[in-house]
Amino acid sequence: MQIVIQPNADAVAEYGAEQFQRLLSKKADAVLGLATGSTPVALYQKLIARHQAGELSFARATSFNLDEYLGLSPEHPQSYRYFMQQQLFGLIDIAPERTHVPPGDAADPIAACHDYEAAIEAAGGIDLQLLGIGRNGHIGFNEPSSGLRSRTRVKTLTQATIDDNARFFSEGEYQPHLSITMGIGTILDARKVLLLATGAAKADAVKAMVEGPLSAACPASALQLHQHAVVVLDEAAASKLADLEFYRHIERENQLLLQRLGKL
Ligand SMILES: N[C@@H]1[C@@H](O)[C@H](O)[C@@H](COP(=O)(O)O)O[C@@H]1O
Repeated sequence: MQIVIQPNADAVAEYGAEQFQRLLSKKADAVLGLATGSTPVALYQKLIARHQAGELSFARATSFNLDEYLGLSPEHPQSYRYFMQQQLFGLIDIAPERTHVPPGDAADPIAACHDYEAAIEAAGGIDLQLLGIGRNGHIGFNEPSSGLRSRTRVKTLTQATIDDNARFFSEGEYQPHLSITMGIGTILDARKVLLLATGAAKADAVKAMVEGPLSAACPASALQLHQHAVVVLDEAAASKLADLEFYRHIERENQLLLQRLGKL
């Protein structure tokens, strides 16, 4: 796990945007794994700005989103498909038919999960998977107790996640308790994983992910098994890490090595 600590949330987004730009400049037809929630919004804004400045094109890229609420149609304003449309897809040059979000309105959600896995495989697998983290350590909608090798499936949301996400729904509005989410095994299959966390509310989850045991109690701890997992934190999200200075030291050494090899 590579731990990158940035001074603030804007620098976290900038670091993340740079990872996407580097990938797309090397591989224009890359397969991007995308995420929702409030954390990736700043990164998406930076990608949109780079696209508008003519520096970045998604014309040949394909995308797969992590998850979707079960029971919401793609047009529903609280659906993750709608969110992606508003926050990114509608503002860049990605081909709509190559953007994938699990279908929240599938007549047969179980079959839809199998189809989603098959579509990822048919696209050649995910090159770079973006992740946020829930306060209870969830990634996608893989709540605590999720199987560490799980695949895309229907998951029941915990009350904590429902409460955390209630801010996006208006009072009295139907809020789904079920989701379709890529599994932890699906996420671990991505060639590179980029998890962003900002703010003090994420500090406990970040500590459990980085320094806690590998455990289904903290689904994000599964990233300890990944060969190319990069965790980008602002100071607040990193504040409870015991070995903070060691992670900073490693990152400085990494930068020096890359500089020496001319790879920066
Ligand atoms: N399914 C999403 C996750 O993918 C996201 O990481 C999490 C944290 O969201 P936020 O970035 O808003 O804190 O919320 C939701 O539950």
